[in-house]
Parts: sequence; structure tokens; C-alpha cells
Amino acid sequence: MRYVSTRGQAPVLDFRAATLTGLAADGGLYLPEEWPRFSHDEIAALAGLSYPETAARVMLPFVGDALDHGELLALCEAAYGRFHHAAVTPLVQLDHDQWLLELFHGPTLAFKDVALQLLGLLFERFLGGTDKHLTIVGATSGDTGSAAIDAVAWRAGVDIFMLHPAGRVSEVQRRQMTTVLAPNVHNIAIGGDFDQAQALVKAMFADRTLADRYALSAVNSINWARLLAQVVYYFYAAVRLGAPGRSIAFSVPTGNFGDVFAGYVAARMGLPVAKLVVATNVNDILHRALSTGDYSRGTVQQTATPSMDIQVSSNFERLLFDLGGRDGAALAAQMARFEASGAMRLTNAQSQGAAGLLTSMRVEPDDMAVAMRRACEEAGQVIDPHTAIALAAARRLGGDAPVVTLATAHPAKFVDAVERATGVRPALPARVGDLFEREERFVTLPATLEAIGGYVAEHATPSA
Ligand SMILES: Cc1ncc(COP(=O)(O)O)c(C=O)c1O
Ligand SMILES: N[C@@H](CCOP(=O)(O)O)C(=O)O
Repeated sequence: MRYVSTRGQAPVLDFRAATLTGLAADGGLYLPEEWPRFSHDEIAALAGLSYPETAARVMLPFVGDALDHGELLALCEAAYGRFHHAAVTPLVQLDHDQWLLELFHGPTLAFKDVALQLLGLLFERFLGGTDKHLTIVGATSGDTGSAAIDAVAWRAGVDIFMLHPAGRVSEVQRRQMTTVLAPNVHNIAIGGDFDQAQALVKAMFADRTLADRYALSAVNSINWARLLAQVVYYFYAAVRLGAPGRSIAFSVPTGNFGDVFAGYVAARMGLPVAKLVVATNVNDILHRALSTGDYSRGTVQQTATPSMDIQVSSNFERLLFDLGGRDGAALAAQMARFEASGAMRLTNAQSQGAAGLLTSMRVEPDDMAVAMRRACEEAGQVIDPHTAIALAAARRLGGDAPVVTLATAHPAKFVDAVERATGVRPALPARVGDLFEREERFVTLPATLEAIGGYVAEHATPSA
């Protein structure tokens, strides 16, 4: 399988190189040259497989000769062996046609673990036997950071520099990152919002001297391997609910558009997906783009769903590329317009293509709180605020097919918002129970390339 950049100018790579590279050298994002298709029978054959077995089957067509089936399966077994539920991502029924897919049973209690536990192992595997040193630079609005740190802390040959917006992540989220005191972990709080952190990460990749000298790599969903691992749970859930014999809808709390794009990939591979509901909070750029064609940045507002406080959604670029005829030059021009002015319009092909599968909704804070309360009172489920955004949208836009809402985080990560809405104060699982006693370590830096790039250059190890 070969990987091409959405902006058409970067070298075409294989799976191993795309995984280690992260962002493409032309500023674009890597995508497979074509979508592998699963037949009806191949999807049916996933029934009854364990999560790691499903993962290996679904991902194998994408890895080319980087790994054979046995090697990929062994990595999946190791990654998902760290989850605290036998099903890895269990389904919970709320009522006759509404389901939750619990994605938060990994080490850091959010869906990011599903991809990052595997990505950590892929990095190790692909670097094994070389003296290459990798420098991961990442941005987080709360959950990617801790999951990535957990996945690579203490590993030889890798340093991680993780930027988070100071004061804009929950206390649990911050402590999950800053209490990991491994020497290869560097937490940086920036004065700014997530969009600024993400822009700084992309600017570091654009500085080719820095990127090449330190072999920069990504753990955000700009890295294709992140998304690939997230495709798996769409298959896993849909097959459990009757696919390929019936279509399943998914509702996804959306910020950087990675999770929902993974659902789009599953549909392109042949999974019968009735629809994908893109649920946003008041930072609604994606809802506006999908409902009116206007992709224009607003100011990031702080909400009770901090992980979705994002106005520039990296992976939307992948969707626009795929729906717009995979024309790298045209997409590069469209993105340049957006980067220069903060606004651009979707083409007819992009809008109409999206409308065939995606529908969207902006969920207001009160409706989010109602969704939390209702899940608690009617189904005995305490859900986190991000999940509640998607559940509120699922109830409004679901339609006839069964709807699976992705439950992206454990409610104890956002304990104050959950308590306000439900009166219940969920406890952290015992495995992270001493989080508030642990020592924290991070630096605070201005949100400038000079400050952040300088810090990375000072503390990173040059690649061999
Ligand atoms: C708990 C939670 N829900 C939803 C999202 C949004 O997911 P995505 O950025 O893939 O759209 C995030 C952040 O990624 C998150 O941490
Ligand atoms: N919500 C995310 C933001 C980064 O998204 P990613 O999927 O691109 O890593 C977070 O929790 O950090």
C-alpha cells in the first residue's frame, strides 16, 4: 500500500515511512492511494473474532509488507492486552435503538488509547535495529497528550514534546500528562488555545531543518496510523449489531475530525454505515461547514468539553481531498486560502459527497447536560460531557438504523461537569487513583515557534 499527501507534492511513502513521518513534507496529510474494499463475506467473517483479531484483519490491507498478519496480530494483542475490559471496546445498550461504544477502558481513560497503544508499539517495531532517534511533537486539548505519553514514556530512541493550552484542559487530563516523570517526556503548557498548539506543531514540521535534524514524528491524528487503528472499532461494533446484514449509524463527538474520519474510512471500505453524525459543541466550524459549505474559523470558546474546543480540524483536509477528486494541487490552493484568510468554501463535489454520509449538529451546553442526566436517570449510565454531545445529536438525528454513540472518555476525567449535570461524582478507577498525590513536571512557554522550536532543539536528540 502506498501513501500520498493531500497536497500532492510530498514523496509517496509506504506504511512504515508514513507512520514514522507523521505530517507530509508539503504540509499535507498522508492517505492510502486507494481504499481497500471488504466484501460482504469478509465482513461477515469478522463475527465472533476478538478485538485484536478484528484489528489485525481490518488493518492488514493497509500495512503492505511492513508487517505480516502474525506480526500485526501480536502487536494488537500486546496493545489491547492493556485494556481493562475483556471486550476492549464494549457496547452498552441504552434503549431499543441507542447504543454506547465505550472506548475508554485503556490506560488513560479515553478513546485515544485505542490508537496510541498500538502506535507506540509500531514506533518501537519500525525503529528496532536502527540507531535512528525519533522526536515526537504533539498538541493536545487534553486526551491525546496523556495517551501518547503513556504509550512512549520510558521507551528508548524516542522523545516526546507535548503542547497543551495552559488552563484549558481538565485537572485530571493535565495531571495524567504532567505526572509522568520519564526523562523522554517533555510537557509544555502554552499561553494560547489548542488551535495555536496544533499550528505550532505544524510549523515545526514545516521547518525542514528542524524536522530532518530531529526526525520529527506525530502522534496526533495527522499521523495516518492513528486513524487506521480507530477504523477498527467501527467494524467491531457494527458486526456485533448485525453488519453486514444491516446498516448501523454512528454519532461521534467531534473536534479534530479524526474519529469521524475513521468512520468514513470504514464506510469507504464497504462497512454498511447508515450515517455518521458529526456532533460539535459551540466550537461549531464543522457543523457550519457541513451544513452551509462555509469553512470559516471562529474564536475558540472554552467549554465543559475541552477536548473539542477546536476550530481548525486537521482531518477535514483528508475528507475534502477524498471527496474533491483527490486533486492535490486544488486542495493545496483551497487550504492556502483558508490558512491566509481563515475562511474558504467547500466545492459542490465536496458538499454533496459529504451529504451522502455525514450529517451534523451543534449541541448547546444545556442539551449536553440534559443528555447526561437522561442517560443517568433512564439507563443508569454516567457519561462524560463529550459523549453527551454526541448522544444528544444521536437522539435528534439518528433515523431508523441502530445508532452507536462513541463514548470517548471516562466520566471521571470531567468530574465537575458530570456532577453539575447529574449530581453524581464519578470516581477515578483505582489504577489512576493516586493521580492527585503525584508530583507534576512541565514548563510554561509562550506560544511562538521561536520559543517552542528552541526548546525542542535544546532538549531533543538529533536523529542518527
Ligand atoms: C473525549 C474526546 N471526545 C471527542 C474528541 C474529538 O475527537 P476528534 O478530535 O477525533 O474529532 C476528543 C479529542 O480528540 C476527545 O478527547
Ligand atoms: N481532542 C484532542 C485534540 C487532538 O486531536 P488528535 O486526534 O489529532 O490527536 C486531544 O484530546 O488532544
